[in-house]
Amino acid sequence: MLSTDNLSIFFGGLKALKDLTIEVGDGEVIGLIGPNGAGKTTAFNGITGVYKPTSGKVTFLGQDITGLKPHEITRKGIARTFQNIRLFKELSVLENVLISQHMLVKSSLFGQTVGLPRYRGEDKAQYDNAHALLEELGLLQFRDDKSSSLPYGLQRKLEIARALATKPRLLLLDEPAAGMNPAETMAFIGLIKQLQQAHDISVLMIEHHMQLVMGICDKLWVLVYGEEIAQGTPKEVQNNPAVVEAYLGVDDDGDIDPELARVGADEPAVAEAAEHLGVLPHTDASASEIGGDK
Ligand SMILES: Nc1ncnc2c1ncn2[C@@H]1O[C@H](COP(=O)(O)OP(=O)(O)OP(=O)(O)O)[C@@H](O)[C@H]1O
Repeated sequence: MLSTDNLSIFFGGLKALKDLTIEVGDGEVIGLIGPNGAGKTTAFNGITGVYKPTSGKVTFLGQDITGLKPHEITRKGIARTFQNIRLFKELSVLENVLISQHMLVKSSLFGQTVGLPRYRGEDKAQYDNAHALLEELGLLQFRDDKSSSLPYGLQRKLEIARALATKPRLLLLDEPAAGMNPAETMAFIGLIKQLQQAHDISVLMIEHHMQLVMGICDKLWVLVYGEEIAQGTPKEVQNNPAVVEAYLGVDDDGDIDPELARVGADEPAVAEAAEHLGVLPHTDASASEIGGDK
């Protein structure tokens, strides 16, 4: 469905993303992981047209979409959420979803202005669809509330509802579970799986919650300093020494703690990195015990 071919994005001398080659298949949930500053959001920005790639190619449903503008890419069927929630804060929950859908309306401006039957029909369909999405995400009871009044976790769900409102084939989620506790994270895994099946979409997600990516992703790509260091199933990645090494000194939010990073590959640090990945290093039994199985 989506592939990037040696996608690179440089900011002056900073090589934020180097030769990223990934693939997202039909119906797959793929994770992009790595410490902060690894280039994950830059990859999303390259795929969705926010940044023009320095080199490389992005192909979606067989079409070269490299360098297209963000709204053109949305129309092709790629929707995304942002790390820093971007809702219309002053508008209601329902209005936020309606605005996203609006770009799909095919009526002319003239038709909308004078209320021709075709537009009125689309209007009703949009309203019904927005309702259905809010219901699916457990937000219907908040439909008339100002979006900024929702708790953080619900604002994240509203962002997903907005993305789904554009009827995507591929959904890009940038740290969707940020700030969630383990119980919320588990519930969120169920929600993503449900949405993936109900909407027949593929998902590419950036996430620091290892419990989440290990529990839901078919495949992971691991980036460090803009470069891929590993790829494979969650189990393969968990047991990859280069990945465990890369996670030395990385805390639960993906930040590098210089104190931890400084100690290098001694035993406590390896254990800590392994715990972060949800696995005890180099013991085959541990991966499945601690959530390595999907
Ligand atoms: N617009 C920009 N201009 C200059 N440098 C940038 C820009 N956007 C990102 N960078 C730099 O590119 C590198 C990769 O950043 P990016 O945000 O993609 O990392 P990330 O893996 O998404 O990290 P995080 O988990 O913190 O979001 C960082 O060094 C960042 O400072």
